[in-house]
Amino acid sequence: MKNITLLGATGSIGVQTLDVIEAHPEQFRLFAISFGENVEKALPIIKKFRPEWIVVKNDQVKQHLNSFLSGNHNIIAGETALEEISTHHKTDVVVNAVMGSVGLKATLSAIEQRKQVAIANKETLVTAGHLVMNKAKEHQVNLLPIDSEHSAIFQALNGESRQQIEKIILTASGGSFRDKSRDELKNVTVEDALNHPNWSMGAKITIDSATMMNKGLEVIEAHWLFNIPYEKIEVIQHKESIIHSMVEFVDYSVIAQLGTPDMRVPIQYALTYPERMKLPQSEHLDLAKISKLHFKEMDFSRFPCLKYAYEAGKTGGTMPAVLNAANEVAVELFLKGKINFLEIEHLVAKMLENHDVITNPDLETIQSIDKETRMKARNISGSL
Ligand SMILES: NC(=O)C1=CN([C@@H]2O[C@H](COP(=O)(O)OP(=O)(O)OC[C@H]3O[C@@H](n4cnc5c(N)ncnc54)[C@H](OP(=O)(O)O)[C@@H]3O)[C@@H](O)[C@H]2O)C=CC1
Ligand SMILES: CC(=O)[C@@H](O)[C@H](O)COP(=O)(O)O
Ligand SMILES: [Mn+2]
Repeated sequence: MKNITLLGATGSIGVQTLDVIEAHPEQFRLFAISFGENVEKALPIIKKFRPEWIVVKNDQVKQHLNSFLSGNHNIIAGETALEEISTHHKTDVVVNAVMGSVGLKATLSAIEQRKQVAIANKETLVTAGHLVMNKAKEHQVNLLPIDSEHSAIFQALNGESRQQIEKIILTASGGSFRDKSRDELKNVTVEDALNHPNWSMGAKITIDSATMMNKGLEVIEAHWLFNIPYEKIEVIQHKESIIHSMVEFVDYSVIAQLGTPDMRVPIQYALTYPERMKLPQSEHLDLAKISKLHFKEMDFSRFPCLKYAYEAGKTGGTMPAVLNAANEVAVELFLKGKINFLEIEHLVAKMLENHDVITNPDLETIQSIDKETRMKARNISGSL
């Protein structure tokens, strides 16, 4: 029986992780959860799974949650509380499914305590991949990927050494606006952008998918997780999201992982690795019914965010942290109707242009650059 600490339990990945836990009561127990503010969504989770610990964003949310709960519940608030449950002696596995770089310190602390870490939260690896991977190496902790593309690569690699890899090929659906020209992007709405063709996900990642920043973040995530140079990471458009990604080996043999677009499959694999288990809710892949799979070369001028991510990744140092923080602010402003869709990429580009990179940054430097970037991005967002 593994005790799971689930960071971001009320989110899209969080809820699907709960499905996996519920499907295997003999294997998994929900030990602790965290969420931001969504008390309404958290209450039925708390009542059903009865986690020992609950972490919320701040004291106000704690008070609000307490007003609905009777009996003894350990409710704590803030970022250090995330670290507390992630390093608790009863925690066996930490699932990091929060949105944004807020999960960074908890991930680092969990690794220090040699917890198994299943990671969906790509912003953590983009912002501080070198710190996370060095810590994982130092404490001999395997980071198990949940992101569908990285789970696919992990499965395709199946222990083969990185010297055998010719390249990694990440697949991209193209997102909500894949059939629109740049001209047609000028007047798109938030509602249109949130309509992903294949996946049902949280708002932020769905917008990232439409700008192609999601794939850019995934390129950086793959670089760190698999220790592969950017020159050996390729992106290809594949509108069906059936092939989740591929690895080409030095003999040009290509191994791909396929499946219906269902995040419960990679979530479960990260929890059961190296074993596999039946997942009652998932469906067979019916290739005869699908009949055709499509592929298209990436157009970097149509999707400049992908170009920015490659450039930021190759530059390294604090540049990926700036990319991520600027993008988090831009997406938040777009979702609130404060900037338009194309201004997301303009804001990111401006922040990257104006940043003097710091090489090999430590945690404090990354956190201060992250904070500064968010502040500057908000300030210039009115004059794009
Ligand atoms: N959804 C998907 O299919 C996939 C997601 N991912 C990655 O997984 C991560 C989660 O994505 P997703 O589940 O879609 O996101 P959601 O927006 O659906 O959920 C985010 C979760 O994080 C919590 N949260 C947000 N802000 C804070 C904060 N400041 N402090 C504490 N908790 C916070 C939310 O709480 P609350 O509800 O209270 O706001 C919620 O539980 C992201 O990094 C994403 O890129 C990767 C691959 C696929
Ligand atoms: C499910 C998942 O892993 C997402 O990151 C998904 O890949 C988004 O799809 P695109 O970014 O390819 O549109
Ligand atoms: Mn993905």
